[in-house]
Parts: sequence; structure tokens; C-alpha cells
Amino acid sequence: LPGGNGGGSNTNDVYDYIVVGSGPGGAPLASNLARAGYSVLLLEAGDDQSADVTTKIISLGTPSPTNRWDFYVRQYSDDALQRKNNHLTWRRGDGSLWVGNASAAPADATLLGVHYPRGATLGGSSVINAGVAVLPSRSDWDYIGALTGDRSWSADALRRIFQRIENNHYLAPGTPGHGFSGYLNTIGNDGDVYARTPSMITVLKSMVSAVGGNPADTLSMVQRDINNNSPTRDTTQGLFSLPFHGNSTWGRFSARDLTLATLAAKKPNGQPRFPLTLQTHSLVTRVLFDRSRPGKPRATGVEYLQGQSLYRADPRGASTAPGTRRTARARKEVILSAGVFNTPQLLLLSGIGAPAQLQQHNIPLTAALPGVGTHMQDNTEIPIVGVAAPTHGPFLTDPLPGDPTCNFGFPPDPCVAAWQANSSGPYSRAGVNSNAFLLRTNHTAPGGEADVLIFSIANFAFRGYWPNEAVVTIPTDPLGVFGMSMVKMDMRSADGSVKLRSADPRDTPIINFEVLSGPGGAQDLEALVDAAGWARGVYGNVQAPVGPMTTKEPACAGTACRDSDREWVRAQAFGHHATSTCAIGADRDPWAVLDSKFRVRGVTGLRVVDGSAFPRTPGAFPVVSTFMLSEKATEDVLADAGKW
Ligand SMILES: Cc1cc2nc3c(=O)[nH]c(=O)nc-3n(C[C@H](O)[C@H](O)[C@H](O)COP(=O)(O)OP(=O)(O)OC[C@H]3O[C@@H](n4cnc5c(N)ncnc54)[C@H](O)[C@@H]3O)c2cc1C
Repeated sequence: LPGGNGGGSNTNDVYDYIVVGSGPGGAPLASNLARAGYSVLLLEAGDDQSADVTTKIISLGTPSPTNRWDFYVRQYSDDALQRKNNHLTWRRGDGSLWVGNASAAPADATLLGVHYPRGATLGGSSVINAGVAVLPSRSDWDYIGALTGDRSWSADALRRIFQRIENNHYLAPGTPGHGFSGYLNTIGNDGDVYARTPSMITVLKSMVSAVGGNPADTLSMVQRDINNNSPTRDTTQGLFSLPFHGNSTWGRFSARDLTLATLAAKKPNGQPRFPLTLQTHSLVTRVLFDRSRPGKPRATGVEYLQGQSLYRADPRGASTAPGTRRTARARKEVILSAGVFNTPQLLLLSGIGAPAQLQQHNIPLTAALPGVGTHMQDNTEIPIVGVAAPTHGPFLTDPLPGDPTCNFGFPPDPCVAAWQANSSGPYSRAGVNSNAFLLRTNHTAPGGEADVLIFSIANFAFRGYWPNEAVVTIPTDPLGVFGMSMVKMDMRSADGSVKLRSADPRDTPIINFEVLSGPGGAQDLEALVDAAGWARGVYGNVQAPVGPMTTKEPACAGTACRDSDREWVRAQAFGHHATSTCAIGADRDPWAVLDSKFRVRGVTGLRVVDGSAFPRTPGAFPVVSTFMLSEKATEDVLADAGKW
């Protein structure tokens, strides 16, 4: 059913603000503007999947056909390099999906690319992501201030925003730099899962020793707060707890919760307290402009199609129905928060972008902004996979008495029942992936910040994404497998792009990451190769009986590991934190799409507030930064509210 909480279905609806996309970029801003008393229309292409319990439990959250869009991306323009990836998705003659390496692909398979899911549901990707909630480095915020000369962008100012919105469940109330009464729930491990998994602690000890730490401290270090407010936080190496956006019983907090809370608030007379209108199943197709007045075109509204599964990335199969065409008008501003692929697509469809690209698709020019859809970045990621000594077997966690055996969310799952009934059972506690290790490679930035974040998982290696309904031909791992997932921070390569495939707004754009390419690519690549070598040393030094462990991927029998690691990383690296396709930049920079107040250059009344606005990928995990960005944008939008 087309969504909507009342109103919003007339062809001439008028609101103060229109926000497109309900992820961490759009949802806080839409709620805040409505809470400030302005009428807001929040348009979301997906729908509300709150009834799906797996979207409410952090350990079960995953992209599924009801809440995701499937983008298939190129990692490289170079076909030969692209085809070396072991996890390519292909479409077979009968329409089914197949995942694997090019050398084993069935004869009737056509290459789609590397699967790159995005959340397409109320709450956006914060509903389907892994839930990790790590702050970026201070320099990521100060960089925006230095780039634009706008002093409102500073690490201290953004920390105050974080403090205001956080609702911390893992630290003592009053801990400096943290908040305890905001909406953004955060949770971290209390050490218990590691105390019950001593074999995993043995591996973590080897990591701690490798940076000069005392292995005896490992159990306490794995509970250290990685979001601490110390001035040395960004340059400190070693083991920390990995926090998540969730509540005290490991229930997922997402942007969806914020929107639903704003919609649910009532006045004493039972009327909605805040003038927020949500319309789901609403695929925005372009921004409308008033060009009648002299000066820059003024955004006055949007055109959208109403209906389910209208976008061709919808895994349920794009609807053949045309959708119902509607428009909505904004008295003040239109804000695009459709995410890193869809926001640039919408700008291009609205005539804002490189003139040659627009001409190619017969789209009339609204504003020439060559930077739209360029300079895309990502946290390149790769697991370094180890295997415990042959006599050791799997990493075993001592179960707690009375724990049911889980079925990974497939009904009937007694662990879901326990979580729902009384917030108990394995899903109400930290998992073994609640650890983070900060490493400074030999290729770190001049300031000496840690440039790789490693999270480690026992009995599993996280090798990227592919549709879970595909036939997957990846060999199964041996018992005792261990994944050290290397997430590159401080990315230098920024050569990714999002370009129109066609002028049809239901089509996906053409996405090419050009991973680890361009002027900064070599530095990023060498840093990951440093990290791979470091991990191989750690595995070799793991104490018996767990170790010594062997490095299975990237394997290296001889001595020239650096060369083979480099090849492996280039072929197998992946990402899922793309940013920067409509970046904030300096006034003099012709590639800058936005000014420091999120305003789209060359037009008025239009802003971009989502992950595409970051001039560089923040830290190792962008979601908390995107919530903070949205809060920062609220201040800027409200400051201009009287102008319109
Ligand atoms: C599988 C996965 C795992 C991840 N894990 C982590 C993690 O653990 N930690 C972390 O920090 N980050 C993680 N991320 C990244 C993080 O979730 C995103 O960076 C963040 O959600 C981006 O927020 P956003 O508002 O920019 O876009 P999104 O969250 O993608 O939201 C965009 C919204 O816009 C809607 N939309 C798009 N186009 C239109 C249109 N034309 N009309 C109407 N609506 C539209 C979409 O349906 C979507 O709801 C992960 C992402 C994925 C996909």
C-alpha cells in the first residue's frame, strides 16, 4: 500500500520543506525541522519494514529483498582486473543469480558486477547496515573547516553535536565527550563474550603484543572506548571495544526510530504534535525549478512517482506499472538526502551536473556543476584470513546456562522469541565481533593518525556482499577460520564516479569505484599491504594451542609476499561506505558541488544532506558522522528559515 500518515496525496501539496530520503542524512533533519514547527514532507522510495523483527536486532540486520536496492558496481574500468574478483555477481539465462569468479562462471552467465546494496526502506541504510558506531577522527571535521574557511566546521563543534544526540548505554553517565539523553543509542561490549571465548583472546593478545602492548591487558583493552574524547585518540594504536548503534539489549537503533517517534508524538487533543508528513513508496524523479525570475533557478518542489518497487535496483523485480506521477511544492527549501548514488542521480536528472553528460541524455541544463557524481570515496576493506593450528578446531564460546540454540533469524528462532519476550538470550548481548584495533601503517598521514581499523571475527571471514538468494560458489572455510577485517581510513584515492545510464529515473546509474586508483591510490594500497603483512606476523605469533596460525588469504608461500599481497588486495578489496559524490568544497573549487552550508551551487533553495556531502570519507564507518552531519545541517537550514 502506498504509505503516508495522512495528507500528502494531492497533486498540489505545499510544505515548508521537502526532504527526499529517510536515512541518517534525511531523517534527523526532517524531524528537527518539523519539531521546530515547520511543515515537512519526507519522501521515501521504500516502505516501513518495522514489522520485520530482523530489522530490530543488531545481530540479525542484513540487506534483504524487502529492504534493499541492489547496485552492481565496477571496481575498475580495466575489465581484466575487474574479473579477478572472487565475488562477482552474474545473471544466468534462467534469470537466477550466480556468485563467483569469472574463471568458473557458467556459460550462460552475464556479468552484473560487484554487489553493492543500499537500504531502500524507511531509515535507509541504517536499517540494514552492520550497526557499527565509530566516530571519525578530529581531522575529518577540521578538514572541512580548513577547506571552506567556515569555522562552524570544527572537531569541537561536531563533538558537541555528538554529545547532544548520543544516548550512551555502555559508559558511566557523565563520561566526558559523550551524551546520555539523546536519541542515538549506542552500546558496546562489557567483556563478557571475550571472557567466555578465551581462544579468541589468544589471537587478540598477539595483536596487542605486535604494537608493544601488554598481552595481560587484552581483556580490559577490548572494553576500551574507541569514541573517547582524548586528544591522543586518533594517534593511539591498539585494541578497543567496537560500539554499535543500538540500545542496552542490542536492539538496533536506526533513523527509522527517529522518524516514527516524531510522527507518533501527539498533542493533548490527539492531533499530531509535529507537522511531519511521511510518504513512502515515493520515488522522487527530479527537482522542479522556478526559472522565471532573474538570477539563479530556484528549487520549488519535486516530481515523484508513487508505487512499490518502481526503481530497477529493487530485488523484488521492478514493477511494470508506471507509478502515479505527483508533484509536491516547497515554500522554503528542497533537501536531497537520497544517498551517495541516488542524490547525484537526482541532481543530474534535474539538469545539475557536467553539461556534456546532461547533453548526452537530452536533459536541459539547470546549472553546470562538473563535480556531481565525481570524486567518490569509500573505506576500502579486505579481510586477512587466518586459520588456527590444525589440532585446535573452531573458536568456541562458552554458552550461558539456559541459552537457546539460535536459527539466525529464520523462523522459528527461539533466540528471537527470547529477545522479544524478555530481552534475553544471545541476541540481547554483544557478539564476538565487538572489537576494534587501530593500526598505524608505514603509509599513514603526516599527523600519524591510525589509518587502518581492524575488526576481528572468529569462525568467519567477511569477504563482502552478494545477494543472499544467489547461488554462491565460494569454497567453505576450514574449522578455526578467523577474519581480521581491515578497513582503510584516511582514504586518498577519490576517483569513483556515478553517471547516468539513461534519463529514465527508474534506471540505476553507472557506478565505478576505480578502487585504490588515481594519485592517492598507491598510498592507500601500500597501507593495506602493510596491514596484511602485519596481520600475517600476528597470526604466526599466536600462542599454542590456538597458534601458530597460518594466513590463508592472501596466501604467500615464498618471501615476495608484498607483491602477491598487492595483487590480492587490488583484486579482492571491496567497500560499503561510499561517500562524497556531491561534496562540500571551497568557493574557488570548480568541482565543489556544495558550499559549506550544504547549498547546491548555481541554484537556490536546494541542499544536499547525506553521505554524498562529505568531502572525504569520515573515519572507518560513516553512519554516526552522517547523523551528525544532518544535525549540523539543521542549524544551517534553520538559520535561513526566515529568508524565504
Ligand atoms: C550493508 C551495509 C553495511 C553498512 N555497515 C555500516 C556500519 O556498520 N557502520 C557504518 O558507520 N556505516 C555502515 N554502512 C554505511 C551507512 O549505513 C551509510 O553510510 C549511511 O546509512 C548513509 O546515510 P545516507 O542518509 O547518506 O543514505 P542512506 O542511508 O542510503 O539513505 C538514503 C535513503 O534515500 C532513499 N531514496 C533513494 N533515492 C530516492 C528517491 N529517488 N526518492 C525517494 N527516496 C529515495 C532510500 O530508499 C534510502 O532510504 C553500511 C551500509 C550498508 C549498505
